[in-house]
Amino acid sequence: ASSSSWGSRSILRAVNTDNADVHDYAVELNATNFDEVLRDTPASFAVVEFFAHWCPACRNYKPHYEKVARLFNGPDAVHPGIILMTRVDCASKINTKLCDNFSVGHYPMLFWGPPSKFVSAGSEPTQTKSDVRVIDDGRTADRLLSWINKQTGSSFALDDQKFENEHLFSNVSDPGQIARAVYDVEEATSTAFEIILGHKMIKSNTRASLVKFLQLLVAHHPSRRCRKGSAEVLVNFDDLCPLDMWSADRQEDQDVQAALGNFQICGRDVPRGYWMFCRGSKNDTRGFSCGLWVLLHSLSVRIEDGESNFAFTTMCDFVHNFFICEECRRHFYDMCSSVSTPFNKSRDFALWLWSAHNKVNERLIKEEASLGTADPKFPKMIWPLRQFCPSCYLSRNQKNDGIEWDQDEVFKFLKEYYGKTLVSLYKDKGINGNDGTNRALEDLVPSTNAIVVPLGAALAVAVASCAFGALACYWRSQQKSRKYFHHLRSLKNI
Ligand SMILES: Cc1cc2nc3c(=O)[nH]c(=O)nc-3n(C[C@H](O)[C@H](O)[C@H](O)COP(=O)(O)OP(=O)(O)OC[C@H]3O[C@@H](n4cnc5c(N)ncnc54)[C@H](O)[C@@H]3O)c2cc1C
Repeated sequence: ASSSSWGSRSILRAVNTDNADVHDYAVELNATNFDEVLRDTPASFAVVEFFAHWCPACRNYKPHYEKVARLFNGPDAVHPGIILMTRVDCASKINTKLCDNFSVGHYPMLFWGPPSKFVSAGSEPTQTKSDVRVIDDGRTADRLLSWINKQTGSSFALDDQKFENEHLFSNVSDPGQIARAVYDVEEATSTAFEIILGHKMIKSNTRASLVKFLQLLVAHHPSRRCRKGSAEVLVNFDDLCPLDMWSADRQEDQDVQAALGNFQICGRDVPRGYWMFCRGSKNDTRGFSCGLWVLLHSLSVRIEDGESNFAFTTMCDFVHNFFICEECRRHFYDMCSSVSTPFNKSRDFALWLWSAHNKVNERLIKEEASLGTADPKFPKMIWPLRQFCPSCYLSRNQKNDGIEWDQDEVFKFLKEYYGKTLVSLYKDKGINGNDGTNRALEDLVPSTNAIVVPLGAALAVAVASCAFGALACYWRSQQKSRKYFHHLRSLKNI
């Protein structure tokens, strides 16, 4: 069910259709996508099964392996994002070297380790990779799962159902959990973009607002692949989103949709179809709106002072134009409209957003209690809890009309929480980094050679200017040199 040209997202979502009754939950990897899928997965551990399609024992083992994979893989996984279950067919020629490097001596043979430790195994033998271990007792689904339970200190069971054991993995009082949210920030970015396209929300009066939001993402999104994707969308914006894009001409409409649909703003692997930090304990609680909050907060702590009012108006307009929850966008816009003095400190803007979020929380605490719609595992609260940040609470305790905050401490906490801690899981995966802009630049160099920056988007970038960091300057200089190059070429042609 895989092809080397697919992204790992489509691979991760692939379901075997050979036999309508049997789902293939395990992800089929080959030498071409092996590193990519294992590098990009949010899972903490991976199991790789090396098998041969002609091997009868492997065929008989497959239902066992699938029973375990059902728990961990795919959008309907019972325990998503913890373990990625994969398989590699060693009888396929393309995989010979890969299987050799793992010294696969029998079929099926199972390996276990952190996904990143499998990466590059295609080019270097695994003996050097001490973190990758052979699973020596996984002959049945039960035995494989108890082996996994031993390694992870978990108590997964084959008959676990979705959300059943949620309490084991979500701990609202552990601030370190936010590290898992970096995947949700990607998911939310990608979902927002899909919603905007799906609902044909790019109109002549909303385009500018989207362009501004993309500028914010290019410069400050915590995920490098979203920064890169946003830059690509931005640079191709005028081609992708012509002013008359939702014209009556159906064919044209479909062409534009198709072109935009191919633009995955955070790369081919996102959205994955599930939430990690923002996963509710029931279907349809949390998810996108939680991811969007985290995205907004994570942007607010990354901007410079000079960008604070731009970020404020950009977020207000974005929510107003593109957040499809009517009540939410209206309330948020009211809060935006009540700001009378422009922000000139990023601290003030981050604190405004924090306080706006708390106002929403305060309203929802009452509303959800009266309607019984709260997610029981994730009650709304005035945030951060004292146990997260004792110093955020002034020692003089609470005033009658609410909590008295030490705003400097709150800002310090927000910076740490949505800044460093949020991206801490990414560190060894090379997706983030404080030098993210430069990394994104490196990635963009090849693509800029292939495209012509349309004037409108170039202007948008130029407007963002160097105040928006190296990336904007880079685009601007690219545009200049491209113009210069075209100018030279046209002179030559004359
Ligand atoms: C802009 C916006 C406006 C919304 N307005 C409404 C509305 O009017 N009515 C409505 O029913 N729903 C509204 N929602 C949805 C609602 O706020 C929640 O997102 C949703 O109910 C899911 O809640 P949650 O438990 O996942 O936590 P969320 O409120 O989504 O919070 C996500 C995470 O952010 C952190 N957090 C919580 N409070 C703060 C804070 N003050 N500062 C920083 N971080 C914090 C916590 O870690 C929390 O888990 C809005 C969402 C957005 C993005």
